[in-house]
Amino acid sequence: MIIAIPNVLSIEQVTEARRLLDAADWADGRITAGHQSARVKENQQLPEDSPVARKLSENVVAALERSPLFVSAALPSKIFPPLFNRYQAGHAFGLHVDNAIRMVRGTAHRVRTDLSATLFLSGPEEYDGGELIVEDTYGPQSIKLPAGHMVLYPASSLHKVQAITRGARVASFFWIQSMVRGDAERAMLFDLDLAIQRLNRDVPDHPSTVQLTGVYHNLLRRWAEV
Ligand SMILES: O=C(O)CCC(=O)C(=O)O
Ligand SMILES: [Fe+2]
Repeated sequence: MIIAIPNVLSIEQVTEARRLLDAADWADGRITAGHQSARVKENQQLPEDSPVARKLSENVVAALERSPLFVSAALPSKIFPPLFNRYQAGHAFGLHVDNAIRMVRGTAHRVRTDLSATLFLSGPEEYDGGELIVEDTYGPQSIKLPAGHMVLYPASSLHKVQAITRGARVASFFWIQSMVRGDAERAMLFDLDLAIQRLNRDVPDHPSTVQLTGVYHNLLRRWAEV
């Protein structure tokens, strides 16, 4: 399941993040790449221990925790501290798959990457190219969202970022370990949650709501690892 989460950050939060990021010291993006992806990765990244990365990373996690759509779609158990990347003209990231397990730098914590996320911090008008292409069962999906919006996609998918031909694309990217490991089970829970919310809104106090809510929780109880 590929899902867009709009307005994770407000315009003001994006502007403040961009002010800090545009003045930051960027490094070669290969610092966090595995062997396979290092060969196709051409971008820049903020070092994970840079003060700007740490502060912005905390802001992104706080924003995610306030987003009901993110929580419902991802059912997060652990969030890898968000990283920041920048692609300028000529940069691209070829087809790759993300590592299944990531160590959180400076800790003994491991995150299993069930979901990958890109939070766009540049508006589509600021650059040409730079689409995130995710290979899905329905074929390749091309994703380019407004600044402050985020896409969640299964970390098991092959994906790439098209070459930038003008301007710069700045984003935050990270991974989520979900309480529900399987994409198919998570997608069904998300659908059921949305349907229950719609029923609640359109037909308040319908007796089926409590029954369906029971089914949601019983499936979650069956599938969740906590
Ligand atoms: O820049 C992006 O949108 C994706 C980055 C990515 O795929 C990665 O760092 O593994
Ligand atoms: Fe990736």
